[in-house]
Amino acid sequence: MQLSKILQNIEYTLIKGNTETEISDVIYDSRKVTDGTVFVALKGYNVDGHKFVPQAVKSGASAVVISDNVDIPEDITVIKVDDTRKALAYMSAMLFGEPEKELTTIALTGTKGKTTTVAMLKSILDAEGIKSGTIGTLGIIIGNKIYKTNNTTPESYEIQHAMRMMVDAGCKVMIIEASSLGLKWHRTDAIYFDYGIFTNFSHDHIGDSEHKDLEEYLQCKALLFKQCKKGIFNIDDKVFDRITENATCDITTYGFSEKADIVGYDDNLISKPGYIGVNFKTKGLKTLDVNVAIPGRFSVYNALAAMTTAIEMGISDEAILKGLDTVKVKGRVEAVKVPGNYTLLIDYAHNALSMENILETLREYNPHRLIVLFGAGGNRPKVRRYEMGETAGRLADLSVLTEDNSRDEDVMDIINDIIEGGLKKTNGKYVVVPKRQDAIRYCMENAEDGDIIVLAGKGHEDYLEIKGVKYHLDEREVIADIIADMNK
Ligand SMILES: CC(=O)N[C@H]1[C@@H](OP(=O)(O)OP(=O)(O)OC[C@H]2O[C@@H](n3ccc(=O)[nH]c3=O)[C@H](O)[C@@H]2O)O[C@H](CO)[C@@H](O)[C@@H]1O[C@H](C)C(=O)N[C@@H](C)C(=O)N[C@H](CCC(=O)O)C(=O)O
Ligand SMILES: Nc1ncnc2c1ncn2[C@@H]1O[C@H](COP(=O)(O)OP(=O)(O)OP(=O)(O)O)[C@@H](O)[C@H]1O
Repeated sequence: MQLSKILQNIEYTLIKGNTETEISDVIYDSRKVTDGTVFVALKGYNVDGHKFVPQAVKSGASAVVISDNVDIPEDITVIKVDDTRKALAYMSAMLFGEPEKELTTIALTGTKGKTTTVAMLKSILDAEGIKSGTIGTLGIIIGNKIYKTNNTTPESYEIQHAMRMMVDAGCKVMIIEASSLGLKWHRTDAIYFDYGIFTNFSHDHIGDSEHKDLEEYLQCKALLFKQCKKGIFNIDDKVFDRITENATCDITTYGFSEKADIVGYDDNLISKPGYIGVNFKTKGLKTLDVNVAIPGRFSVYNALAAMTTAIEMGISDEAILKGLDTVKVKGRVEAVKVPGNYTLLIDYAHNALSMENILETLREYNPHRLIVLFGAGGNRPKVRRYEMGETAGRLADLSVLTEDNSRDEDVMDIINDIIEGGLKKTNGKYVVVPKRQDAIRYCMENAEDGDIIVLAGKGHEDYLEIKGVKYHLDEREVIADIIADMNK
């Protein structure tokens, strides 16, 4: 594509060369530059990409985009812009043929619930027969393919590339988790979203490489609502007034407040073998009785966010109900079908805080026994395993101690640390079954009616890392094998 076309939607100064040059790709890492590409110099946390302009030129870049003056003696095209991150977003959009124009685009922001709400929306769209692609903490997901990313909200180039792949795969909708840092660093620029969703706001992401304070964190989240046509907001959140104060989008609200456009009420926990979730009713713009297959009262909020968006999109009630009733997020309180009268869940909780969250959430369901299977990673601070032991001992009826990614450590040493440094501080019962497959079998063979069993730590991962080798281990497959054995 011609450089002039790639630069079409940005303001720039041509320092030298000409923009009628043919460009093969847009690159923002000098190590990936090849002949005929344009290199965009980004200022990072560690280094300033402008430093790598000479290397990019040496590797064959025929043009560079900069925001600071750089001495470039070679005969190449040099473009100057105010902000190279913004420029990268608009250039990538052109390079990939403005895929936004061929998709309905939805972005979610908020401290908690983004990944879950994305899964709910996708499940609703699936039920309506509308193919969608997603971008977020779980990676870029298009059909059955998952492409891993470094960030929840990847760099603009990756986003635009993913959107083109979605269009090529027949997707009609793109849903993205827009982290505050993604918004701040212009990763989602060049997209004017059809829908922007606000879930909630709490203290998080403050630090040297993140936000300087809570106010900046809030203002970055608010950026989304100057960048979308319709905003869907949680009216119950304490920052609702602030997050909407400079919004330029239409506003639709959800929540338990009577003032919401879609009001949730009468919420109840549902627990039956193999299904654990919430039920609630809605009134206002839509009257429905909804079951959601994800536990925790906060699931009502996530479901309200997803369904309000779906309603705005004109999705049928049937698809909304079916999508929420069947939603699963791989590895996050994911219920796996088992023959007995108990509930088996796979969850990614691999530190004390997430273990506490999930065990407290599940305790509200009054299980016969709450059982947690877990281990702890090797070559990691020991305090983590002590804390996990203590949390499980305090909150579960039984801990089944086993291996996790033990890395270079001996599994039994890690388990002993969990017991001596944590579990023994509580009255919690425990058993030790070092091999993870055997531990899962132990849980299933000893399950009693009404138990809730959580396999914690692996979540969506499908391997165990031991002494530098990643061994394949997908807990869903292990469970299927155990069921097959039990049926013999
Ligand atoms: C702190 C931070 O946000 N860093 C992000 C940033 O990397 P960086 O600033 O460290 O980059 P750098 O190493 O200084 O390099 C600057 C530039 O020079 C280039 N370079 C570098 C070396 C070289 O030889 N040649 C070269 O051209 C680099 O490609 C880059 O363009 O730009 C990278 C590419 O976009 C990101 O992957 C990276 O995210 C890191 C992994 C990260 O941890 N980010 C966190 C803070 C983050 O963004 N989190 C949010 C929120 C998550 C949540 O909600 O939970 C997220 O969206 O993920
Ligand atoms: N609406 C909500 N309110 C409060 N807590 C929530 C809500 N939704 C989910 N959670 C809790 O937060 C955890 C993370 O949820 P989820 O992955 O959906 O959030 P996220 O915004 O994508 O966060 P992260 O970027 O940290 O993954 C869940 O396991 C649950 O314990």
